[in-house]
Amino acid sequence: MKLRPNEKLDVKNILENLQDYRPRRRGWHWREGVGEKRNIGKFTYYDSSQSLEQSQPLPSAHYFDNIDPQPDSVITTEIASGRFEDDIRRMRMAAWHGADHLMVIRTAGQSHFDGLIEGTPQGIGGIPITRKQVRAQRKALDLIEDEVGRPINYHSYVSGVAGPEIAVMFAEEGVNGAHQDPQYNVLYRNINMIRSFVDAAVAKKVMTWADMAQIDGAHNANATAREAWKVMPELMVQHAINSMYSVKIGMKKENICLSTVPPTAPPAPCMRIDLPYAVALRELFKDYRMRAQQNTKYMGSSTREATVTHTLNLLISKLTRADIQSTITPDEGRNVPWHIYNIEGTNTAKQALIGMDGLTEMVEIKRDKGELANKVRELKERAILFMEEMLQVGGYFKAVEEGFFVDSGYYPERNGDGIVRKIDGGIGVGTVYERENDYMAPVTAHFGYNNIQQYDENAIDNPSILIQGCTFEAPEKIVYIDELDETDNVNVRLEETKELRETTQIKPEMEWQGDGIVQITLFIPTEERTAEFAAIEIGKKLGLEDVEVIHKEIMQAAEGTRIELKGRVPFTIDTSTLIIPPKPEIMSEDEIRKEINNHPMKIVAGTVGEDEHSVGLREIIDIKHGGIEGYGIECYYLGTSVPVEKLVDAAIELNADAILASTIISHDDIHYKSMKRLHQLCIEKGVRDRIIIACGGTQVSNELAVEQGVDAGFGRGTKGIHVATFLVKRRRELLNEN
Ligand SMILES: Cc1ncc(COP(=O)(O)O)c(/C=N\CC[C@H](N)C(=O)O)c1O
Repeated sequence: MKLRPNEKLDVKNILENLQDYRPRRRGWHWREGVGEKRNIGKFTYYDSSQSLEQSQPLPSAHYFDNIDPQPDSVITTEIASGRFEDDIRRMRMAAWHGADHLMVIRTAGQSHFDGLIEGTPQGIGGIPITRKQVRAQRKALDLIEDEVGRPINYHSYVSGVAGPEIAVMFAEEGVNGAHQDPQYNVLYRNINMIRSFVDAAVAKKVMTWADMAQIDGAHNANATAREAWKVMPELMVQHAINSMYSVKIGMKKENICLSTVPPTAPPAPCMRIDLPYAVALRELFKDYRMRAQQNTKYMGSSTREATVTHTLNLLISKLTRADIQSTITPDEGRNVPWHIYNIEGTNTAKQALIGMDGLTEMVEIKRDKGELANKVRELKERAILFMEEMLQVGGYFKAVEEGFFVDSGYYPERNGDGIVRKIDGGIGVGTVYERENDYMAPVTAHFGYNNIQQYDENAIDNPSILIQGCTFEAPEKIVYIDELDETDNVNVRLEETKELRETTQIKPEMEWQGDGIVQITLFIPTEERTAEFAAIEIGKKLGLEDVEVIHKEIMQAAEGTRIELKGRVPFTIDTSTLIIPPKPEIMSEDEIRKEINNHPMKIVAGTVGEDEHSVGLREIIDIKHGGIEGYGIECYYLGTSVPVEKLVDAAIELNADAILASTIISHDDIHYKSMKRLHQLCIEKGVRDRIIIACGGTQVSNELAVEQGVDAGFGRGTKGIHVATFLVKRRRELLNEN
């Protein structure tokens, strides 16, 4: 099965024969071609990776021959709406925009499950990670990676009470990366520390066999600490503990990714605080990978603010190092992330990193002197002191019992409010047993004591030969369970929304097929509280259901408030009843040149009214932008702020075939008023039937322009060839009419 760019991905198809699906590979994929300079379009890139075969370039790429250069870092987006079947479509969108690491948050509480979930129940705040769901998404990603032309890493979480079981299932199913950090369990999920570390050893051994990339959980302290910049010293200690524990278990350093978040955000002077930490961390852990995680701690409901902070985070990555650039949707501060915002987060990373390509060829950080040097040294010292004190009190478990971690003090300062966990407490306490002398498990990549020799001396390094291969070598031994709940599963959900896949009915959606959610932005000219309730009233009058304000921003306490609303539309649209004007076809350049050569054409052009914008119209005219001069059309450009009367008089005087009017300014619909005036003036002067009027501007729509009486309107993205084609065709029509 192959995806076609103009055809939707068929989720039902993905769900067929899942019991027979096998992963095409195991292990993590780093981007290809990193470190090679490459020419893309008119530019040379220093820090890019191999381009995609098919992709969705940035909106402004059309100014640059539609190139879509890819940064050297892997780019992550987290997708977990609760319905994995809808997330598959979002994964395809994200891959086209440049994400090659798709991370799936687990449903609430899954890390406390002491076993695997099966089937495809709907999740809350994440996806129930089950074998069937993992298979479906990995199978879909096989198709999507073939379509964009780059391997895609699929990722979720192993930490939790069932860590080893999840790790085994991930290894069997070809999952490429996972979070695994026993400290996460202890500090944030209150899972017993002995259980956590023993499980982590087993899970890490399996992940190592599967060549999975591991992300640690240090970043969580950022999110949990009251003042994130205060935990920097202990974060380095947490990274050290998980990294060294992983190395001891056999994980290779290039698969150990430190999950690091720039701890602050504006209005704090964040770059001056975050950069030393990023430098210190990368120096201490130079042999390991850096997974730069966007800072979500201070993310509110302003997607703009989140995006600017994200961009500052990306500058930190650029000035130091990020093997994985992990993005979060900028709306995480207000919604369970939506399709459009996963794509925004992905594009912010791609756009900023590519825009900063080669920056370090010209900009260096002052590493060896001044404030940066002092701060880097200080942070390293504080981290080492933390580690030393930890050893003094008796090691990690003792330090946790004494509340060393996530204390709001800036170590060695202590406020005594750290997270305290007891070695004889927490979930799973007392569930770790010493293995008996004759303990034997005939399985691959099993950590710890395993008395295989009691059965076969030759099987010690390969225990599973005792049973002709375990599920790692003999996947047919996997017990595949399709569904356990006859109502809470993907088939029931797909049945409910099939009208939107099998008919021409369509609904807007933000996270799930058919959710009908739309978002509108309003400015209400009054104070915040009144504005909020007025906006809700407006939403209701517009016929929206479940109207909710998702963002408020004071423009000025009395003058007004920006409101962003979400609501549900209760109807569908039948696309078969839509009247969609055909896209204007364009003639070939030779065809146009030949026509103008045989029938010369003259036009007058100008930016009308009080409008000084000239770039757009010049691009349409000038030969160097592919303008209409290039086809032999004789152009008389009258400049900017040209009175409509002057334009018409010039057209008459020069016996022009056409008037091209640029109408960029759209305040009070002045652009359409100018068009109407042009049309009427030509009628008054008795020349309307022989002069073509074409108007253009970034806010112009052809339909509305024609309503004013002119012959055509050209909006954003118009090129000379579009206008030349129109002029030639319209003149032919006029000649036939007269
Ligand atoms: C080491 C570790 N294990 C498991 C989990 C998640 O485990 P639950 O299923 O208990 O939520 C996390 C969570 N944080 C990562 C989310 C963040 N959005 C990220 O991108 O890193 C974790 O750090």
